[in-house]
Amino acid sequence: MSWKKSTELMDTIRHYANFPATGVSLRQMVQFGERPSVGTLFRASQFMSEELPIRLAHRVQELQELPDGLGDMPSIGRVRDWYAQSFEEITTLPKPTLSSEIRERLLKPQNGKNSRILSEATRNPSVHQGQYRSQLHHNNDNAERKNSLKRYYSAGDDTNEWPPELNDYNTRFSKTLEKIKRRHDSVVTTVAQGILEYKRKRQRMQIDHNIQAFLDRFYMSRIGIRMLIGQHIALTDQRAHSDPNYVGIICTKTNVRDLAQEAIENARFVCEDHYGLFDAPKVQLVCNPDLNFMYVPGHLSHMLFETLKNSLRAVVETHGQDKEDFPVTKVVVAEGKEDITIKISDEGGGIPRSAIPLVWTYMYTTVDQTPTLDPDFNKSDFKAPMAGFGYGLPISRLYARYFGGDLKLISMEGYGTDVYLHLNRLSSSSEPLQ
Ligand SMILES: Nc1ncnc2c1ncn2[C@@H]1O[C@H](COP(=O)(O)OP(=O)(O)OP(=O)(O)O)[C@@H](O)[C@H]1O
Repeated sequence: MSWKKSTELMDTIRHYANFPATGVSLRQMVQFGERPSVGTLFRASQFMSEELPIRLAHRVQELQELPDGLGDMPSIGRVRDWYAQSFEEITTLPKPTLSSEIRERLLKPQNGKNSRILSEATRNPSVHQGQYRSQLHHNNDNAERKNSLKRYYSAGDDTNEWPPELNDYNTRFSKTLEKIKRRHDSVVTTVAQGILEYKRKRQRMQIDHNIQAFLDRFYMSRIGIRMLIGQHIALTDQRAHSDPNYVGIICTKTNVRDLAQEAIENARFVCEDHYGLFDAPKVQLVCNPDLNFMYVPGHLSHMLFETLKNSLRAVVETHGQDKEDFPVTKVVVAEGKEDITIKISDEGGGIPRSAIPLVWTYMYTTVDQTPTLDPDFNKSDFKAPMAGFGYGLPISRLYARYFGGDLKLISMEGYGTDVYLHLNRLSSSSEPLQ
């Protein structure tokens, strides 16, 4: 365990954990990322090389201070090591030596016609203040941090007359991020494994409120870190710029109907496969074909697929696998000024009212046997074939809230369930880290 050896590293981590994370909005990410120059990417790398260690440091500290011996579980230790190692890799990456002229140019946003003013990030409407913030004490040094965010975005120049050291550094930085992203691929499964170890050791049936709140914060933070990293890698990789509707991994014209249709097909396919059905229960989609908005298609696909899978499973299990004609699940997409709302209504028998709070807890599932968690299985994402880990709903709700949306569930026991997926289309709300 390398991080244990180095008290120096732990001191640096403790120092970084004193600073609060700086939340970024979807719109800010897009404003920044349109046609980035070498200089712009370099500024972004600088922002990231401060911001990511802060976010990683919070996680290391929190993983160290977990209640009730949870932090002693071997899988939790592994995850903590990954976070510490990634922290170290970013903070020790050598920076180029730059002339004072270049340093000044980098600091000063250009005031010419190309300069862009960054829109303000608004408060995330889906969370109350501090809900996902790390519980650690922050010192109050926020002003300088805010400025570094401004520098990140006040990139006005689109000239490419920068010294080659900048480009070299950008490439090295992006490569480091790629490695880190890969290292953290199996964090969700490994933490889940840690929770199982804890439940077994402590003979707990459910996790308590503190651990639930920790997992919410932890996974929310992970979504944010991976969003920033994914966006930065995609922007650095010039080959990724071929589709004009994409800025990094954000699609400015995400077509809701196409994505919903694809999620329906995937969920039905998985359902047929799992239950050995010739034809999965049908899903009817009502959606304006021209409805486009700015979003991360990967996030939306994930949320739709998870909720549809739940509905199809409930329908098959309530009506029996031998049934010829299942009731149709309806997906209705409504277009408001503030939100796009997607309602998924099934006739899968609903959920008893007493179990509703449980569906939002991690590891709650009505699948009898939780599949064994092999950390090497399906590293890139946490997708169980049909169901079984009890992560689908809570993680989907975090994705929705991350960009100012929400996920709600209303059930009529004995009939069916309605899931409302609200997607905020104003795109101005900050990541829920404040
Ligand atoms: N549409 C629905 N109808 C009835 N029950 C549902 C519905 N959606 C969710 N549930 C209940 O909530 C539980 C938790 O759902 P969740 O999606 O979080 O996990 P899961 O589907 O069991 O496992 P996975 O992690 O693979 O998604 C399910 O096991 C099921 O009992």
